Amino acid sequence: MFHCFTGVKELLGEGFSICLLYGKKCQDTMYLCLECWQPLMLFCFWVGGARGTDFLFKFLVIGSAGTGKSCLLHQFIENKFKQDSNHTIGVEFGSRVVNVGGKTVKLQIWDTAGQERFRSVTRSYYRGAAGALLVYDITSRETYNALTNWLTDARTLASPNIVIILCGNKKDLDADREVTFLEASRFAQENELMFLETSALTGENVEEAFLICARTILSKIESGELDPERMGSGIQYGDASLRQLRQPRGSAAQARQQCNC
Ligand SMILES: Nc1nc2c(ncn2[C@@H]2O[C@H](COP(=O)(O)OP(=O)(O)OP(=O)(O)O)[C@@H](O)[C@H]2O)c(=O)[nH]1
Repeated sequence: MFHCFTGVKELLGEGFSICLLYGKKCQDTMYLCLECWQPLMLFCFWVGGARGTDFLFKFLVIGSAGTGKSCLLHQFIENKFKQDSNHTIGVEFGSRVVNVGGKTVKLQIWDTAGQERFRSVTRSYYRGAAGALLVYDITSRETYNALTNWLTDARTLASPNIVIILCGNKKDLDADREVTFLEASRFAQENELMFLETSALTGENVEEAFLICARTILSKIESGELDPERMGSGIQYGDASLRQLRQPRGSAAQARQQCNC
């Protein structure tokens, strides 16, 4: 579902979506098509360009309600704490271009509602995600106990190869801690997850969580473990890397030799 039609992208520029039923531009901040009022991913295609970047990665932020997912995204995008954060209705969206391993990567991040009543809507956004932040609240054992369910959803609905970083959020509330660092790191190890404790309030480890996840995806692309060309990989080549990749190795040099100019 997650496509970017080059022709359309050129026409509309960055950050638009198109309703496949009505062929109209959608209001991307509402994540609903203004014509048919369907969630974006069901009938509309996001046409967020990856112009000037090497890659575009689709990321999810998942976990129980109140763990701080929206605040983590806000801290990462805006570099400040989101005061008076309300429960997310359905999904929210943010993007940021980062530099990892010498590549320019656009992270397209979907912040999903943690409340049970939105599960069926949020699940439709999992498909084709390359990376995810799986968030629990270190002061709430309940949110930690729910991790297995979130993880199963991510691996079955997004991709078994999805790169996940476990984030124990609200690190600043250490006095109220209900989950130790050690037990969470064991859980992470057993489930092949990376792990960090974060604070959306102070900003500690927030940038790191997103960047580590992106860097791991990039390494897997470079090692051949992840194939960006595979349908639903959650990865798109940006125009900067497309130009290099479409030329087989050495062909640029060959072309220069053959050319008399
Ligand atoms: N002390 C502290 N509070 C936080 C932190 N992150 C979020 N909060 C608070 O936790 C509450 C929930 O934060 P949200 O970001 O809305 O939680 P959410 O996971 O997006 O919740 P849903 O949208 O319902 O899934 C808010 O009152 C935030 O102010 C943090 O790192 N430290």
